[in-house]
Amino acid sequence: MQHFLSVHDATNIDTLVNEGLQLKKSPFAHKHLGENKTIGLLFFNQSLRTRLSTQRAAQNLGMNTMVMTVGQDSWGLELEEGVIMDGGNAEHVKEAAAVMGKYCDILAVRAFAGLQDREKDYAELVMTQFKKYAGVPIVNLESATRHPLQSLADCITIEEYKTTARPKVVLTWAPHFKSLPQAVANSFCEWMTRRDVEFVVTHPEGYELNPDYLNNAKVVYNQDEAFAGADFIYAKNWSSYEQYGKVLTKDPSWMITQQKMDLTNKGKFMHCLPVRRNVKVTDEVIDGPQSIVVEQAGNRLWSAQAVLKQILETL
Ligand SMILES: NCCC[C@H](NC(=O)CCC(=O)O)C(=O)O
Ligand SMILES: NC(=O)OP(=O)(O)O
Repeated sequence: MQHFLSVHDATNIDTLVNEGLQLKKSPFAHKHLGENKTIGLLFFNQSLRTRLSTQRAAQNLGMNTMVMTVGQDSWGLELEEGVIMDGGNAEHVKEAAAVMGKYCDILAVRAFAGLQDREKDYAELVMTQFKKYAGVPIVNLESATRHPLQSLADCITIEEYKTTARPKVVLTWAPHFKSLPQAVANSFCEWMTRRDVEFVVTHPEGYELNPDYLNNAKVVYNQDEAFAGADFIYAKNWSSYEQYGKVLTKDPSWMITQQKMDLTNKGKFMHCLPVRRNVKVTDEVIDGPQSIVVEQAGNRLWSAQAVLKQILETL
Protein backbone atom coordinates (compact mmCIF):
# COMPACT_ATOMS: atom_id res chain seq x y z
CA MET A 1 0.00 0.00 0.00
CA GLN A 2 1.39 3.40 -0.92
CA HIS A 3 -1.02 5.91 0.65
CA PHE A 4 -4.02 5.28 2.90
CA LEU A 5 -6.56 7.99 2.21
CA SER A 6 -9.71 5.94 1.66
CA VAL A 7 -11.14 2.48 1.08
CA HIS A 8 -9.90 2.79 -2.50
CA ASP A 9 -6.32 2.43 -1.24
CA ALA A 10 -7.12 -0.91 0.41
CA THR A 11 -6.41 -3.54 -2.21
CA ASN A 12 -8.18 -6.18 -0.14
CA ILE A 13 -10.29 -5.40 2.94
CA ASP A 14 -10.32 -9.03 4.11
CA THR A 15 -6.53 -9.09 4.10
CA LEU A 16 -6.38 -5.87 6.14
CA VAL A 17 -8.98 -7.12 8.64
CA ASN A 18 -7.12 -10.42 9.06
CA GLU A 19 -3.83 -8.58 9.35
CA GLY A 20 -5.35 -6.49 12.17
CA LEU A 21 -6.63 -9.60 13.97
CA GLN A 22 -3.25 -11.28 13.58
CA LEU A 23 -1.40 -8.24 14.95
CA LYS A 24 -3.76 -8.19 17.93
CA LYS A 25 -2.53 -11.71 18.76
CA SER A 26 1.16 -10.89 18.18
CA PRO A 27 1.68 -7.11 18.40
CA PHE A 28 5.48 -7.33 18.26
CA ALA A 29 5.86 -9.92 15.51
CA HIS A 30 7.11 -7.21 13.13
CA LYS A 31 9.00 -5.04 15.58
CA HIS A 32 11.97 -4.67 13.22
CA LEU A 33 9.94 -3.65 10.17
CA GLY A 34 9.88 0.01 11.15
CA GLU A 35 13.41 0.20 12.54
CA ASN A 36 15.04 3.55 11.73
CA LYS A 37 11.79 4.79 10.20
CA THR A 38 9.85 7.79 11.48
CA ILE A 39 6.19 8.69 11.24
CA GLY A 40 5.01 12.27 11.69
CA LEU A 41 1.45 12.78 12.96
CA LEU A 42 -0.10 16.15 12.15
CA PHE A 43 -3.26 17.33 13.80
CA PHE A 44 -5.35 20.25 12.63
CA ASN A 45 -8.01 19.07 15.14
CA GLN A 46 -8.33 17.43 18.53
CA SER A 47 -7.96 13.72 19.08
CA LEU A 48 -7.60 11.10 21.77
CA ARG A 49 -7.89 7.68 20.09
CA THR A 50 -6.31 8.47 16.74
CA ARG A 51 -3.38 10.28 18.25
CA LEU A 52 -2.51 7.60 20.80
CA SER A 53 -3.43 4.45 18.86
CA THR A 54 -1.45 5.49 15.77
CA GLN A 55 1.62 6.32 17.86
CA ARG A 56 1.35 3.03 19.69
CA ALA A 57 0.86 1.13 16.42
CA ALA A 58 3.98 2.74 14.96
CA GLN A 59 5.96 1.96 18.11
CA ASN A 60 4.86 -1.71 18.00
CA LEU A 61 6.41 -1.82 14.52
CA GLY A 62 9.65 -0.30 15.83
CA MET A 63 9.09 3.16 14.36
CA ASN A 64 9.91 6.53 15.87
CA THR A 65 7.02 8.95 16.19
CA MET A 66 6.70 12.74 16.11
CA VAL A 67 3.42 14.52 16.79
CA MET A 68 2.54 18.10 15.97
CA THR A 69 -0.60 20.20 16.38
CA VAL A 70 -0.69 22.43 13.33
CA GLY A 71 -1.01 26.14 14.05
CA GLN A 72 -0.37 25.61 17.75
CA ASP A 73 3.03 23.90 17.82
CA SER A 74 3.77 24.92 14.25
CA TRP A 75 3.04 27.91 12.05
CA GLY A 76 -0.45 28.22 10.66
CA LEU A 77 -0.55 26.55 7.24
CA GLU A 78 -1.92 28.12 4.07
CA LEU A 79 -3.49 25.49 1.82
CA GLU A 80 -4.80 27.41 -1.19
CA GLU A 81 -2.58 27.90 -4.23
CA GLY A 82 -1.69 31.32 -5.55
CA VAL A 83 -2.96 33.38 -2.63
CA ILE A 84 -1.40 36.55 -1.24
CA MET A 85 -0.31 35.35 2.17
CA ASP A 86 -1.11 38.46 4.17
CA GLY A 87 -3.49 36.68 6.57
CA GLY A 88 -2.98 34.59 9.70
CA ASN A 89 -1.09 31.69 8.11
CA ALA A 90 2.68 32.18 8.02
CA GLU A 91 3.66 29.13 5.95
CA HIS A 92 2.40 27.44 2.80
CA VAL A 93 1.70 23.71 2.73
CA LYS A 94 3.95 23.45 -0.35
CA GLU A 95 7.07 24.10 1.72
CA ALA A 96 5.75 22.67 4.98
CA ALA A 97 4.73 19.28 3.53
CA ALA A 98 7.92 19.00 1.50
CA VAL A 99 10.06 19.80 4.55
CA MET A 100 8.20 17.34 6.78
CA GLY A 101 8.67 14.74 4.05
CA LYS A 102 12.43 15.19 4.54
CA TYR A 103 12.14 14.33 8.25
CA CYS A 104 9.53 11.58 8.06
CA ASP A 105 9.11 8.32 6.14
CA ILE A 106 5.32 8.45 6.54
CA LEU A 107 3.10 11.45 7.29
CA ALA A 108 -0.31 11.03 8.88
CA VAL A 109 -2.73 13.94 8.86
CA ARG A 110 -6.01 14.86 10.58
CA ALA A 111 -8.01 17.76 9.13
CA PHE A 112 -11.77 17.91 9.67
CA ALA A 113 -14.36 19.48 7.39
CA GLY A 114 -14.92 23.19 7.94
CA LEU A 115 -18.65 22.59 7.19
CA GLN A 116 -19.00 26.04 5.59
CA ASP A 117 -18.21 25.28 1.96
CA ARG A 118 -19.29 21.86 0.66
CA GLU A 119 -17.32 21.97 -2.54
CA LYS A 120 -14.15 22.89 -0.71
CA ASP A 121 -14.56 20.18 1.94
CA TYR A 122 -15.35 17.49 -0.62
CA ALA A 123 -12.31 18.51 -2.68
CA GLU A 124 -10.20 17.23 0.25
CA LEU A 125 -7.66 20.02 -0.16
CA VAL A 126 -5.50 19.13 2.85
CA MET A 127 -5.04 15.46 1.89
CA THR A 128 -4.55 16.35 -1.76
CA GLN A 129 -1.91 18.95 -0.97
CA PHE A 130 0.03 16.69 1.39
CA LYS A 131 -0.08 13.85 -1.13
CA LYS A 132 1.15 16.21 -3.81
CA TYR A 133 3.98 17.90 -1.91
CA ALA A 134 5.23 15.61 0.90
CA GLY A 135 6.89 13.00 -1.32
CA VAL A 136 6.19 10.27 1.27
CA PRO A 137 3.16 8.05 1.97
CA ILE A 138 0.21 9.88 3.52
CA VAL A 139 -2.21 8.32 6.03
CA ASN A 140 -5.65 9.82 6.63
CA LEU A 141 -6.33 10.33 10.36
CA GLU A 142 -9.84 11.71 9.53
CA SER A 143 -10.17 14.11 6.69
CA ALA A 144 -13.04 16.35 5.60
CA THR A 145 -15.01 13.46 4.12
CA ARG A 146 -13.52 10.21 5.46
CA HIS A 147 -12.13 8.36 8.47
CA PRO A 148 -10.79 5.10 6.99
CA LEU A 149 -8.71 4.00 10.02
CA GLN A 150 -11.92 4.16 12.04
CA SER A 151 -13.84 2.18 9.44
CA LEU A 152 -11.16 -0.51 9.30
CA ALA A 153 -11.27 -0.79 13.12
CA ASP A 154 -15.07 -1.08 12.81
CA CYS A 155 -14.71 -3.91 10.26
CA ILE A 156 -12.30 -5.70 12.61
CA THR A 157 -14.73 -5.26 15.52
CA ILE A 158 -17.71 -6.58 13.56
CA GLU A 159 -15.62 -9.55 12.43
CA GLU A 160 -14.81 -10.33 16.07
CA TYR A 161 -18.31 -9.93 17.47
CA LYS A 162 -20.53 -11.29 14.70
CA THR A 163 -22.50 -14.42 15.58
CA THR A 164 -23.96 -15.07 12.11
CA ALA A 165 -22.23 -15.35 8.76
CA ARG A 166 -23.99 -12.27 7.36
CA PRO A 167 -24.89 -9.91 10.24
CA LYS A 168 -27.30 -7.00 9.94
CA VAL A 169 -25.42 -3.75 10.50
CA VAL A 170 -27.34 -0.50 11.01
CA LEU A 171 -25.80 2.96 10.79
CA THR A 172 -28.13 5.27 12.68
CA TRP A 173 -28.05 9.03 12.89
CA ALA A 174 -28.24 10.23 16.51
CA PRO A 175 -28.99 13.75 17.73
CA HIS A 176 -26.33 16.33 18.64
CA PHE A 177 -26.60 20.06 19.21
CA LYS A 178 -23.39 20.82 17.27
CA SER A 179 -22.73 20.64 13.58
CA LEU A 180 -20.53 17.56 13.01
CA PRO A 181 -18.81 16.27 9.86
CA GLN A 182 -20.15 13.47 7.65
CA ALA A 183 -16.71 11.82 7.54
CA VAL A 184 -17.28 8.90 9.91
CA ALA A 185 -20.69 8.06 8.40
CA ASN A 186 -19.42 8.43 4.81
CA SER A 187 -16.48 6.18 5.47
CA PHE A 188 -18.53 3.58 7.33
CA CYS A 189 -20.84 3.36 4.29
CA GLU A 190 -17.89 3.03 1.92
CA TRP A 191 -16.47 0.12 3.90
CA MET A 192 -19.71 -1.64 4.91
CA THR A 193 -21.05 -1.70 1.35
CA ARG A 194 -17.94 -3.70 0.47
CA ARG A 195 -18.42 -6.26 3.28
CA ASP A 196 -20.59 -9.36 3.43
CA VAL A 197 -23.24 -7.81 5.69
CA GLU A 198 -26.85 -6.66 5.43
CA PHE A 199 -26.27 -2.92 5.68
CA VAL A 200 -28.99 -0.37 6.48
CA VAL A 201 -28.69 3.36 7.07
CA THR A 202 -31.34 5.25 9.04
CA HIS A 203 -31.65 9.01 9.56
CA PRO A 204 -34.28 11.76 9.58
CA GLU A 205 -35.26 13.32 6.24
CA GLY A 206 -32.73 15.94 5.17
CA TYR A 207 -29.72 13.99 6.45
CA GLU A 208 -29.12 12.05 3.21
CA LEU A 209 -25.41 11.38 2.73
CA ASN A 210 -23.49 12.10 -0.46
CA PRO A 211 -24.51 9.27 -2.83
CA ASP A 212 -20.89 8.79 -3.92
CA TYR A 213 -20.09 7.61 -0.38
CA LEU A 214 -23.46 6.02 0.46
CA ASN A 215 -22.69 3.67 -2.42
CA ASN A 216 -26.26 2.39 -2.90
CA ALA A 217 -26.68 1.43 0.75
CA LYS A 218 -30.31 0.86 1.74
CA VAL A 219 -31.83 3.85 3.55
CA VAL A 220 -34.80 3.44 5.91
CA TYR A 221 -36.30 6.59 7.42
CA ASN A 222 -38.05 4.76 10.27
CA GLN A 223 -35.45 4.10 12.97
CA ASP A 224 -37.48 1.37 14.73
CA GLU A 225 -37.96 -0.47 11.46
CA ALA A 226 -34.22 -0.26 10.73
CA PHE A 227 -33.35 -1.58 14.20
CA ALA A 228 -35.54 -4.69 13.88
CA GLY A 229 -33.32 -7.78 14.04
CA ALA A 230 -30.04 -5.80 13.86
CA ASP A 231 -26.83 -7.44 15.06
CA PHE A 232 -24.91 -4.16 15.24
CA ILE A 233 -26.13 -0.62 15.89
CA TYR A 234 -23.56 1.95 14.83
CA ALA A 235 -24.59 5.40 16.06
CA LYS A 236 -23.20 8.67 14.75
CA ASN A 237 -24.36 12.21 14.36
CA TRP A 238 -23.68 14.15 11.20
CA SER A 239 -24.83 17.51 9.90
CA SER A 240 -26.82 17.84 6.70
CA TYR A 241 -25.05 17.29 3.39
CA GLU A 242 -27.85 18.89 1.34
CA GLN A 243 -28.20 21.98 3.53
CA TYR A 244 -24.51 21.80 4.06
CA GLY A 245 -23.28 21.75 7.65
CA LYS A 246 -26.71 22.60 9.10
CA VAL A 247 -28.29 21.04 12.19
CA LEU A 248 -31.83 20.45 10.87
CA THR A 249 -33.17 18.73 13.99
CA LYS A 250 -32.09 17.74 17.48
CA ASP A 251 -35.10 15.41 17.84
CA PRO A 252 -34.36 13.49 21.07
CA SER A 253 -36.52 10.59 19.89
CA TRP A 254 -33.53 9.54 17.73
CA MET A 255 -31.36 9.00 20.84
CA ILE A 256 -30.33 5.36 21.32
CA THR A 257 -32.24 3.98 24.31
CA GLN A 258 -32.55 0.49 25.77
CA GLN A 259 -36.10 0.34 24.44
CA LYS A 260 -34.68 0.72 20.92
CA MET A 261 -31.86 -1.74 21.53
CA ASP A 262 -34.56 -4.24 22.58
CA LEU A 263 -35.85 -4.16 18.98
CA THR A 264 -32.56 -5.63 17.78
CA ASN A 265 -31.28 -9.19 17.74
CA LYS A 266 -29.37 -8.60 21.02
CA GLY A 267 -27.44 -6.15 18.84
CA LYS A 268 -24.11 -4.70 19.86
CA PHE A 269 -23.87 -0.93 20.30
CA MET A 270 -21.00 0.80 18.51
CA HIS A 271 -19.80 4.42 18.34
CA CYS A 272 -16.46 5.81 17.20
CA LEU A 273 -16.18 8.06 20.31
CA PRO A 274 -16.10 10.67 21.70
CA VAL A 275 -19.83 10.45 22.46
CA ARG A 276 -22.17 12.81 24.31
CA ARG A 277 -23.95 10.67 26.89
CA ASN A 278 -27.70 11.16 27.19
CA VAL A 279 -27.68 13.24 24.00
CA LYS A 280 -26.86 10.51 21.47
CA VAL A 281 -27.10 7.44 23.70
CA THR A 282 -28.38 6.79 27.22
CA ASP A 283 -26.05 5.79 30.06
CA GLU A 284 -28.03 2.55 30.28
CA VAL A 285 -27.08 1.52 26.75
CA ILE A 286 -23.46 2.65 26.68
CA ASP A 287 -22.78 1.17 30.13
CA GLY A 288 -24.82 -1.95 29.41
CA PRO A 289 -23.82 -5.42 28.20
CA GLN A 290 -24.60 -4.67 24.54
CA SER A 291 -22.08 -1.84 24.32
CA ILE A 292 -18.70 -2.64 22.74
CA VAL A 293 -17.46 0.94 22.32
CA VAL A 294 -14.29 0.45 24.37
CA GLU A 295 -13.36 -2.77 22.56
CA GLN A 296 -14.07 -0.97 19.29
CA ALA A 297 -11.76 1.90 20.26
CA GLY A 298 -9.16 -0.65 21.33
CA ASN A 299 -9.19 -2.02 17.79
CA ARG A 300 -8.05 1.36 16.46
CA LEU A 301 -4.58 0.16 17.42
CA TRP A 302 -4.73 -2.94 15.20
CA SER A 303 -6.31 -1.05 12.35
CA ALA A 304 -3.48 1.51 12.39
CA GLN A 305 -0.84 -1.19 12.79
CA ALA A 306 -2.20 -3.20 9.85
CA VAL A 307 -2.11 -0.13 7.61
CA LEU A 308 1.34 1.03 8.72
CA LYS A 309 2.69 -2.49 8.26
CA GLN A 310 1.43 -2.64 4.68
CA ILE A 311 2.94 0.78 3.91
CA LEU A 312 6.27 -0.09 5.55
CA GLU A 313 6.47 -3.24 3.45
CA THR A 314 6.60 -1.09 0.32
CA LEU A 315 9.29 1.32 1.57
N1 LIG B 1 -12.95 11.16 15.34
C1 LIG B 1 -14.20 10.82 15.79
C2 LIG B 1 -15.24 11.88 15.64
C3 LIG B 1 -14.73 13.27 15.51
C4 LIG B 1 -15.77 14.31 15.31
N2 LIG B 1 -16.53 14.45 16.54
C5 LIG B 1 -16.64 15.61 17.17
O1 LIG B 1 -16.13 16.58 16.72
C6 LIG B 1 -17.43 15.62 18.48
C7 LIG B 1 -17.35 16.94 19.13
C8 LIG B 1 -18.33 17.15 20.25
O2 LIG B 1 -19.14 16.29 20.59
O3 LIG B 1 -18.26 18.24 20.79
C9 LIG B 1 -16.70 13.92 14.15
O4 LIG B 1 -17.89 13.84 14.35
O5 LIG B 1 -16.19 13.72 13.03
N1 LIG C 1 -12.72 7.95 17.00
C1 LIG C 1 -11.74 8.86 16.91
O1 LIG C 1 -11.22 9.16 15.84
O2 LIG C 1 -11.39 9.43 18.10
P1 LIG C 1 -10.48 10.69 18.29
O3 LIG C 1 -11.19 11.84 17.60
O4 LIG C 1 -10.37 10.87 19.76
O5 LIG C 1 -9.16 10.46 17.65
